[in-house]
Amino acid sequence: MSSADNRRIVREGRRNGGGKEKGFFQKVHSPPSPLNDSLEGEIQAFLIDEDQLHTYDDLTKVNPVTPSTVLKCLQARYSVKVFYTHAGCTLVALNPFQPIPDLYTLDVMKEYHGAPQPQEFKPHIFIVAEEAYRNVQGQLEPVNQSLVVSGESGAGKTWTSRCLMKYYATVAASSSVVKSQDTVERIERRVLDSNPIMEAFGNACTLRNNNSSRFGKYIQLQLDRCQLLVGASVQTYLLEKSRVACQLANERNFHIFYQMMKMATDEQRKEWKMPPGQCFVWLPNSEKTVEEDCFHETVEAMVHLGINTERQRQIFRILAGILQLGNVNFYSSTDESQPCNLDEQSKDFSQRAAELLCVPAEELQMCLRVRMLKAGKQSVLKPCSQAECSMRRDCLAKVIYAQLFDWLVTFINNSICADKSTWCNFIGVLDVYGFECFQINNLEQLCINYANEKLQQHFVSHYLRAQQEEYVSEGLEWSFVKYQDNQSCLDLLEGSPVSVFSLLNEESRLNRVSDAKTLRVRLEKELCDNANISWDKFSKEPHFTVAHYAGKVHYQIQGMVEKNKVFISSSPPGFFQGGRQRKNSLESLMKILHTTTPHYTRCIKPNPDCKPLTFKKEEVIMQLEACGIVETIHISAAVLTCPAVVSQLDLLEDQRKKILSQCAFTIQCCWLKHRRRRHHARHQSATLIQAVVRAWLVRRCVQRRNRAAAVIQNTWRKWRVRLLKNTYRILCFLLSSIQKPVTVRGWPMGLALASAPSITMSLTATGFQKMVSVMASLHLPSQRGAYTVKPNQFSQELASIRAQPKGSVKLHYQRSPLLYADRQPDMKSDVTGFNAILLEKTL
Ligand SMILES: Nc1ncnc2c1ncn2[C@@H]1O[C@H](COP(=O)(O)OP(=O)(O)OP(=O)(O)O)[C@@H](O)[C@H]1O
Repeated sequence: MSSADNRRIVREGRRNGGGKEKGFFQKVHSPPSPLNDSLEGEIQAFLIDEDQLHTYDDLTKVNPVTPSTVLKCLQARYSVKVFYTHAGCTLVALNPFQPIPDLYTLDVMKEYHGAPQPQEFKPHIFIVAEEAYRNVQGQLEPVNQSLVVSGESGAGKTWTSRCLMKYYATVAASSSVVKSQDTVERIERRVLDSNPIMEAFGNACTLRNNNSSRFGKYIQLQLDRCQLLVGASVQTYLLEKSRVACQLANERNFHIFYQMMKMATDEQRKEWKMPPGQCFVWLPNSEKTVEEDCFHETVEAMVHLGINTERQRQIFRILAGILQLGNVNFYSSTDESQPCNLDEQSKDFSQRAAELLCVPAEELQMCLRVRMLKAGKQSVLKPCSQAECSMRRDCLAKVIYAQLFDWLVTFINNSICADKSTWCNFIGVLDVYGFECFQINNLEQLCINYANEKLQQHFVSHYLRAQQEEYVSEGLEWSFVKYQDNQSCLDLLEGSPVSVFSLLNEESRLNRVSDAKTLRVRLEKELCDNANISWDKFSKEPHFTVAHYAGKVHYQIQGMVEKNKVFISSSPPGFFQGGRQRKNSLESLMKILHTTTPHYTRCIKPNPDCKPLTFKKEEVIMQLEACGIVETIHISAAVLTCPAVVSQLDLLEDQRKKILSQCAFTIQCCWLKHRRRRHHARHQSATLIQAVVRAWLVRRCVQRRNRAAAVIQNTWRKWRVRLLKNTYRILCFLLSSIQKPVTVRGWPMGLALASAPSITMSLTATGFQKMVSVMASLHLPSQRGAYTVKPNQFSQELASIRAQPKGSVKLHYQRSPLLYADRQPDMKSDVTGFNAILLEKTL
């Protein structure tokens, strides 16, 4: 593809809604964009080969890159039960909605973990896991890793996070090493045991997912010096506590309540003050049974984590107290100056609630029905209206539940967190719930979408922007791909001096019953300059509309201030809550993300009904557009195919010395850190490694650099010093091959290597084997139109040589017809001639 082609894609993007107002990421709920005329032919040509579409395991190989071609490939893969696909720096995970045998077994884990080049294997979540793990092993900055798993509800984030945790609990299991096996084994078990507890208390059955996480989490897996798992910690965000007191039709409360009800013994019911047959307003749809209603599993996990029987009793009593509270009703008093009344039943429920929550019954009733107004130093008691009483009851329940959840998280952390002195690096798994847009949206959606805006900003700045800037700094001719910067939307939500959240917080602090219309007027008055907010003049309900990166969302203002008050009042320090804390908590998450190497996995929900193996194109395209996957692919792909990059290899060569000296320092520091001897040899070799990697980087995407360096460095570290010389020679050879740019599509390095008639060098048998693996590791996974040499080809070709006596080994590369299949005729003499000189020089 030419640079004109690149630009064409940019233009297509713009025409389809690029630019600030209609960005790539903008449309979520609109059908796929109409195709550009000039590209339609190419698209058709690409799609005509239907049988081949499923073979695109990296979407950067798709040409042209458009929503429709990408979609078709994913669909084709899904139909042949292939669920993972690379998309440049992102892994796309399609939810199969059915268990896939043998996809996540221990053997598969071992296979990916043990492979010299896991990325050569079929795309899999284990590749992401392994890549992050090897980055830690390689100690390349930033050493700590973040695995960002995103997607809409039901897309498979929790599943993916669990897979990742299991992977690390297996491959980084500290129990595999000596020491007191019992203790260490417990760590992995405990880390995994945190899942059922968090899910019981934080997940619920929703219309979109029977086991929907109603909170976000960042799990930090702590690794020691030997990259073994020694502990973990969990940070949670945005628990949807409103669910405790209010569930949408056909949805349920948090699983734990149903688990309790279904499995309770008579004795427990007695303890929870629940006479047989008592129903609870806050437990709708309890006849619906889901897989997750597994009380024993939750209790078992609690035991493993050290929550003793007495603590468990206290927890369940609190939960029972919340349920009793939900049955309390209020009736307006005939005398307005008097608090609302409670009928006999409600009195009874509130009595039970008070006992279970260990508070005086009178006080509980008072605080629900009367509020205290402060006027200067004086305080006045004012009876609440019926609606206010109900609101206060709901708020109290939410606050209690949030505190309980928070307590559990702290307990879990105390149980699984390793002492700071025992771990030095971490791999974080971030599972946050995706962008939400319902018919009625309120504060919960605003917070979730705000968090998603922040994550999108991180993705944009970290990948889309950073990668392009790096291309430019490499001296590559690069026309910027337009992407939508969501800063103005973030300014609207959190900016200073005024923003949606600042106004909301101000309203919440006023000591009066909030009025939706007043807030609506203030928002309009103060924020009218920001193009991301708008109002439907004809709407009767007070609302505002925010143009998020993923689409427009209408937010209902009614009830928003009251909810925000709960956010504020239930904010223990450090928890993601109202006002400033909400911002700070997200900021701290962003800070972690910025200081780690990120890996992105985008989970896609192929149909809204969670049906196995059903692929609805409209659903998928909306999700692809919402996360800007096409732009990601485009940026990653363009650098592989843009001839401008290849032609600039000369330029790179001019810069080589400068690059070498820069790299030399870095890598030398790295070697010193590992307390190796023979700095000089290492320095030279390392310099060359860096140069090779650097050249590789230019042709491939920047993201591969870390992997390349890690692979080489690891291999290097394991080698005997004696082999350094040979490595050095090989790398000289590789480097030299890069020096001569070959201006055909594809890989000069691979080309030169493959076309070298023979090389003679001294190697031991093991040295030789290792050299093969390094050579193989320097190769790229095969790509469309590129010239690749697969590792197995190497080993096949070299198999005969292995038998030769130690000492002098002659490598003979056979010229497989396959390797020369797409070479231009005039290349042959060039390459051969070139290699002849090269060999002379090298050997
Ligand atoms: N790789 C997979 N293989 C088999 N089933 C899967 C896979 N990924 C997801 N599922 C199925 O899809 C369901 C929904 O997945 P999951 O709960 O992980 O979604 P989610 O994105 O975390 O949703 P939410 O945001 O609502 O928590 C799971 O319960 C599981 O049945």
